[in-house]
Amino acid sequence: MAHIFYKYQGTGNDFVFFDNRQLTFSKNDTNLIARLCDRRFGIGADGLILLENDETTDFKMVYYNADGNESSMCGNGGRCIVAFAKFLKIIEDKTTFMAVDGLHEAIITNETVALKMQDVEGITRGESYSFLNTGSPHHVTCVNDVKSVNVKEEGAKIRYGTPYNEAGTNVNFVTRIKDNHFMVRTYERGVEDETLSCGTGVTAVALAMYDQNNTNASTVLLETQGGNLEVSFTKTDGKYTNIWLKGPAQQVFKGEIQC
Ligand SMILES: N[C@H](CCC[C@H](N)C(=O)O)C(=O)O
Repeated sequence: MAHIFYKYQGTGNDFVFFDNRQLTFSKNDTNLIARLCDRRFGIGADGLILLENDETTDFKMVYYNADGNESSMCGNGGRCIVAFAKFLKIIEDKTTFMAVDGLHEAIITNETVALKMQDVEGITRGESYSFLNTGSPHHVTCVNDVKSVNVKEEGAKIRYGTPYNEAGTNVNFVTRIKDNHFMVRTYERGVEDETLSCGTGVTAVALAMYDQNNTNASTVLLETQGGNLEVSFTKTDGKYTNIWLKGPAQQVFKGEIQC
């Protein structure tokens, strides 16, 4: 059976998209999803995202990492699915949709998408790191020069090491440029490599930097290999709310595959 696939990228984090409102995609076929994400034998992407109908919101997002396994929330993928939904004429410029971590609001203006993230409470502070969940788990550690880090090697050591082990975490390396501007590189669980940006990752970095008093700003620029993202938030009684992840999302390809 021929399926039409699309590719979107959000600051270099790239995804295969499929309009699964008719539920024709083999969702349990891990090997198929991994192959579609394979950069030699398939389309190639950091993940695959299904858009499905939802009873109470505009649509539902189902996210799979490049390893073919369904995973936790994808912030850049969440921004891209809003652009996809607008392309499919499901929405105009505002939306509310359901994802694995709950309800998300979003606003799209031209090719810029602002995505509201779930509230965050409870940042774990370690000796040289912070750990928090922004829809996906993130280990955040500051380094002098993020450009000189071997992200794949150093990231894998942390991702598979204690206390994360097989379940793992995403790993973010951060260098402060100025009060409201940080450079971030991320090792992504389930891709098991560096990605050019990570939406839940830069969100975690912005909150962790504020929590560690590395910034006084509540609107922060996160510079990644794939481009710039903006995270804004409100801290009230120890809880981070009104968290918005904002940046570009573009369709790069449409194609047909027999599968
Ligand atoms: N690899 C992540 C999910 C995707 C996160 C990332 N692509 C983003 O933009 O948030 C995990 O398994 O926890």
